[in-house]
Amino acid sequence: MNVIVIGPRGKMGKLITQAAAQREDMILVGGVAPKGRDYVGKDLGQAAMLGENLGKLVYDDLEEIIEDCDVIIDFSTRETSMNVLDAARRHKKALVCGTTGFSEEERNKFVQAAGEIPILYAANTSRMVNVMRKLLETAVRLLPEADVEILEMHDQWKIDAPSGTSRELGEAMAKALGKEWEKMAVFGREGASPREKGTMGYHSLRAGNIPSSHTVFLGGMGERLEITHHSYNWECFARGACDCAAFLEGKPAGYYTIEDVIQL
Ligand SMILES: NC(=O)C1=CN([C@@H]2O[C@H](COP(=O)(O)OP(=O)(O)OC[C@H]3O[C@@H](n4cnc5c(N)ncnc54)[C@H](O)[C@@H]3O)[C@@H](O)[C@H]2O)C=CC1
Ligand SMILES: O=C(O)C1=N[C@H](C(=O)O)C[C@H](O)C1
Repeated sequence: MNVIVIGPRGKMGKLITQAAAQREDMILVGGVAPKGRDYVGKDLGQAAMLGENLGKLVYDDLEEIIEDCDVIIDFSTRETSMNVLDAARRHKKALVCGTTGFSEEERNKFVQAAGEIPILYAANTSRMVNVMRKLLETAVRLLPEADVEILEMHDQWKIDAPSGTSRELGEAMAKALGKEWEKMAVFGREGASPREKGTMGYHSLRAGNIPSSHTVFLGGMGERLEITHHSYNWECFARGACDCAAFLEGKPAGYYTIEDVIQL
């Protein structure tokens, strides 16, 4: 597959470029960076700090290379991702988006565009996190009375909270309980006492360079169950992003998720 990486100097963009360059089923056709970056026009391998040339360039306008690709992999920012989505739709290109922090309206735009192009959206592309989601669905079904609290930790630079993963995990648990996530979710509990039964508390911690940690606490009387995932770096997400892109090869228009890729 011919692949374009958006934001090849980003934490995820660098690792996605590296992972794609190592795969035999992928050919990188270029990267796309914001205007004004000193690595625009330079080799993609140097921009992604791989220490080698890949023989492909970094552009500052997706329009310049979009026709050369089969799939775009985009882990960037809300604003950029909405523009990438528009371009993918206009040029009928497959899109993997892992950006988080979208509004409801923005999320709906992905669903609408999926009527015309193959789109895979995943707030977390790690296989283990997806196993965690399955474990949580089972756990809440077996423990419907447990108090659910979600704690997520990320690096000091993350711009959205709570994490996209914690939202997806919460949505999956609510669905398993036959409830509406919107009616359960409570963001922070400061000043709220006592705890309202049937709610799902969200807590975000930002410190240092923590890549990603999610713990779901299921509180009972005299005991609690904790299910946790820690990533030590962002490589697991980059590998998963490439697997998502490979999954889209030859797929018809539609809205796909990581559950279609990692069938558990
Ligand atoms: N789905 C998943 O498994 C994961 C999702 N993420 C999400 O991916 C997103 C990016 O995360 P990081 O890589 O940590 O952020 P980052 O800040 O390191 O990288 C963002 C990249 O987007 C680029 N960018 C911004 N505007 C652009 C434009 N107009 N054109 C081209 N590129 C542009 C920046 O130059 C930068 O390289 C976040 O929303 C994060 O939550 C992060 C890790 C895993
Ligand atoms: O910004 C990150 O780093 C991550 N973002 C995603 C999220 O918001 O859930 C996935 C992972 O936690 C890393």
